[in-house]
Amino acid sequence: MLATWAEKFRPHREGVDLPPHHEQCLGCGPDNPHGHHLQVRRHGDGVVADHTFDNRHVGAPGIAHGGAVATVIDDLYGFLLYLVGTPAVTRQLTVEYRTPVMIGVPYRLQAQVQRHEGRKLFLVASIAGPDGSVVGTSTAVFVAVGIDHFTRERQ
Ligand SMILES: CCCCCCCCCCCCCC(=O)SCCNC(=O)CCNC(=O)[C@H](O)C(C)(C)COP(=O)(O)OP(=O)(O)OC[C@H]1O[C@@H](n2cnc3c(N)ncnc32)[C@H](O)[C@@H]1OP(=O)(O)O
Repeated sequence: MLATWAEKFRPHREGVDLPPHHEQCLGCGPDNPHGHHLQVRRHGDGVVADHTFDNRHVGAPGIAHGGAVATVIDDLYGFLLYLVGTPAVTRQLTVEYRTPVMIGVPYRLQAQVQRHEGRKLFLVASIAGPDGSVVGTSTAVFVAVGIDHFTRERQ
């Protein structure tokens, strides 16, 4: 798995689907039956995904659960790491829900790196509806880690 993960950091072409973090990833893993199956491509210096929430992710009737929206945005940020070239993990995630994200409506999500500061990556994202109106925005701080972060034993 570690070898596979390292291969994901090769240069990626514009517009081509980026590889999932791993097969069971809640955000993008194709084999996770509860997952969002997010498909993400590079777009310039950032990443973009077209995504439709379904009834597995409902909060209030007809509206996507805010936690589901945050999950997808967090996972989208995880694809920027392929472009940056380092593994990193979420230290802080904020989401501003401007208007409800509806079930069954196709949204476009975009994310990019705002700046680096030592091990810290300051990231921004937005989610827009079919008419282009922004329904949510997000910021995050990811902290670069060694690959041992994922293999170390913890209690
Ligand atoms: C096998 C391989 C598989 C791989 C699969 C990968 C899948 C990935 C998929 C992605 C899926 C989606 C993603 C996910 O789901 S990632 C999963 C969710 N996230 C986590 O589990 C992370 C848990 N946290 C940690 O492990 C540690 O806290 C980390 C490692 C992050 C840092 O602990 P560490 O002890 O190392 O460092 P530090 O505490 O000294 O802090 C470091 C620096 O950061 C600064 N700082 C802290 N907070 C803030 C803040 N709010 N604003 C601004 N700055 C802040 C702090 O001042 C310091 O700065 P400086 O003093 O150095 O200048």
